[in-house]
Amino acid sequence: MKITGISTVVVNAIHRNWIFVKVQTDQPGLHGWGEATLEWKTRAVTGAVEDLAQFVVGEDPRRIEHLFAKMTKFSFWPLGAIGLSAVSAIDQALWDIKAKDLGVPVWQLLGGRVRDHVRVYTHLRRARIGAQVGTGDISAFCDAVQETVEMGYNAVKLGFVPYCAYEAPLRDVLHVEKLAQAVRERVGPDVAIMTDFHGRPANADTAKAFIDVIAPIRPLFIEEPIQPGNAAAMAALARRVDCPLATGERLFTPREFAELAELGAVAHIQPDLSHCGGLTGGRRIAAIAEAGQMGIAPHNPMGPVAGSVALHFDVATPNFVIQEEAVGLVPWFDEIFSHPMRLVDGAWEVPEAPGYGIEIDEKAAACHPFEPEVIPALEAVLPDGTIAHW
Ligand SMILES: O=C(O)[C@@H](O)[C@H](O)[C@H](O)CO
Ligand SMILES: [Mg+2]
Repeated sequence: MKITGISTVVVNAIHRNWIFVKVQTDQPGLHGWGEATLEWKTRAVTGAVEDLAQFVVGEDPRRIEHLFAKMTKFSFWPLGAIGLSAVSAIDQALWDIKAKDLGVPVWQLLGGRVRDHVRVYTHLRRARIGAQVGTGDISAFCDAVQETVEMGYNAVKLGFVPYCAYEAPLRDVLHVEKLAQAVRERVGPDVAIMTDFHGRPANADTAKAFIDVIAPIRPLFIEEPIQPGNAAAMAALARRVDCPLATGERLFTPREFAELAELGAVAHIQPDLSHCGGLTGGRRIAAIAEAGQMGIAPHNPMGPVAGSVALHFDVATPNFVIQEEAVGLVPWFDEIFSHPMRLVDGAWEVPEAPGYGIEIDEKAAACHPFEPEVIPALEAVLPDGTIAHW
């Protein structure tokens, strides 16, 4: 069996461009899908996929480890977010091909099923985000949370914390405290609440001021309380707060996750299988996490193929905790994407079709071509004009 070509399909999904990667083979009807969605970097990623094609076209797609090594080691330069997203999508497609060829779901190749369903969490709709940054109306915010839960979820991730840097303004801290308490009162104890700081606080002291007022509502985790990449700083913060922390959507290599594990820096890691080397990279990271007593709550770049890949990973990964979900998002979701993802009681069912069991309708996808994305970071400016992390 040989790989005959690699192509990308870019679909503008309103807030982001999905980057799907198709790996074709010389076997009739046998191809694989992966996803490399990396917001605001779309053209760089599709170019990186093109650059990688030379390493894999003509090769046997079933030699996944071998091709992963070619794509990563022949690079010489560290691949970073753009290069590894391209590698990830190709890797994902190789697993799809191999599993389809064998007539089994991908999770069978990963060691088989270790659970009966996959718990997911979702977000509030984009339109509500204004209310999430610490200034909005608390009861409207709680209404939005309740509506989301009533859509069939028992876990939601919310934004509580406004743009900040080296100071947590007391007014904002008190608002966040009220907001968090109101949300918990509204949803009760059975709904898991997570909150994403997006690395807005520039240091542990600023982060701690917000964490301390959220911790009493017992979130499942607080995500990226400070910028990723400084495991020692994260570990120091973890020792000063009474709350599980998480990070990982912007980390890529086993080494970065090993540092978190060695230092006991977070309770859960959140690798994104579309950025951390696909399933081949993700499996290495899962093993490291297990050795460090860390759970895995995979990030999703808000793409449909990425969600399917994550589902298969979650079915077969023992230290999995919860999955970030992205189904729906655009009204024409089901026109371009056929998939086996069924949400029952806030969890995905285990898919049984060969491969990921998904297909992209390329004709329908072509109706939504690339468009430059609106960058929400442009709003991340402190009152005095200082640019902040968003
Ligand atoms: O955890 C999340 O889903 C977020 O951090 C997103 O990755 C970020 O807003 C970019 O869209
Ligand atoms: Mg995040």
